[in-house]
Amino acid sequence: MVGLPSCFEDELGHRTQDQNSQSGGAFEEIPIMQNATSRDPPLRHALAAEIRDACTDVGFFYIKNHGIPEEAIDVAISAAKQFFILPTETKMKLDIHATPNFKGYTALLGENTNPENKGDLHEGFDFGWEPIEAIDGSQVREDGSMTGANVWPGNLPGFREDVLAYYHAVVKLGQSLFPLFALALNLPENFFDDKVTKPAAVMRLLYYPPQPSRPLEGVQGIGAHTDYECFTILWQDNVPALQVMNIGGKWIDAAPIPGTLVLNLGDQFARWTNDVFKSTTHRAINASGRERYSMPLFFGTDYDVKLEPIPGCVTKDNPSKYEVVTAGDYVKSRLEATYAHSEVTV
Ligand SMILES: O=C(O)CCC(=O)C(=O)O
Ligand SMILES: [Fe+2]
Repeated sequence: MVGLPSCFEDELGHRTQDQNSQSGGAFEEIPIMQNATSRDPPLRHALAAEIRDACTDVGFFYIKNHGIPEEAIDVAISAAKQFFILPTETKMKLDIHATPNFKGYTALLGENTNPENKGDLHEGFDFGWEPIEAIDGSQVREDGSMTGANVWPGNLPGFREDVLAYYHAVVKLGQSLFPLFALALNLPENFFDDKVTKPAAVMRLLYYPPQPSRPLEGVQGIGAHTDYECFTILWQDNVPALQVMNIGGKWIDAAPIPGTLVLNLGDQFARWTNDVFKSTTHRAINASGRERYSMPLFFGTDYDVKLEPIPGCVTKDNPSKYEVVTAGDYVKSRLEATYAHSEVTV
């Protein structure tokens, strides 16, 4: 598995130290941008092979040299901090339960990603694709069952532009990865081109307060779950909390590594590939005593695209596992379940 510390790989039990030794250092991370944009076929195939290993092993890896300017990250995260310190009643005017298709603010315990839990100990702010210049909200995109405009706080000048600048930079990075995922699956590079014509990309700002020293039962920063889309690109600050479940059912820390982003696969890719690509269970528990911030961006195919298994991924030994549904219906049903436990409050 590529991009995780070799000790992480050992614990995950998929590859030996020897197999990994060509990386030379304690950490192996995938230098995405320089190779993702390279037209040099050997370089792209080498990168796709690394991605394939990571995706078929644990479905998690770190991205380095990702090309997102540090400044864009700093600006977005300081906007997030300004938002989360607003009074609760101000934030609740943007309650995610009251908007079409899950845009806006999630209060503490307002979502529950693991149905066995009682609620997640984080606050969130969710938004989807929107051009920076469309300031009057007139360009609500037709996304079938997932259509729904973003909502923005009225009293934070620059917030929308600051978080959208980061969003668009990461969307560009995400779009450059689809051809590499196709190559990693031995498909033509353009396989996903007609399936990702309008980015079905939702981003979240997340704030995790320190969990109490005696945590409430069934309450974690974010409960054990898999993501719903093809893949997620996550920025996390330097507060450790994210954990990934290995094949033995053991939780392994995905420690913050400065300058990197974490990429994990989600259920849409598991469905496309009939589980050849792994959508791995993960969670976050902030036991650090400090506040934590993270920013995941979830990339799916266009919402009207059917999640049909790629033919080469269905074999006699690996028969088709999933019912075919559209990406939009799948994501919507998962979001409905996640937010169903809490009441509509406005
Ligand atoms: O904050 C994190 O590290 C993980 C967030 C996450 O898993 C999610 O929002 O799906
Ligand atoms: Fe997640």
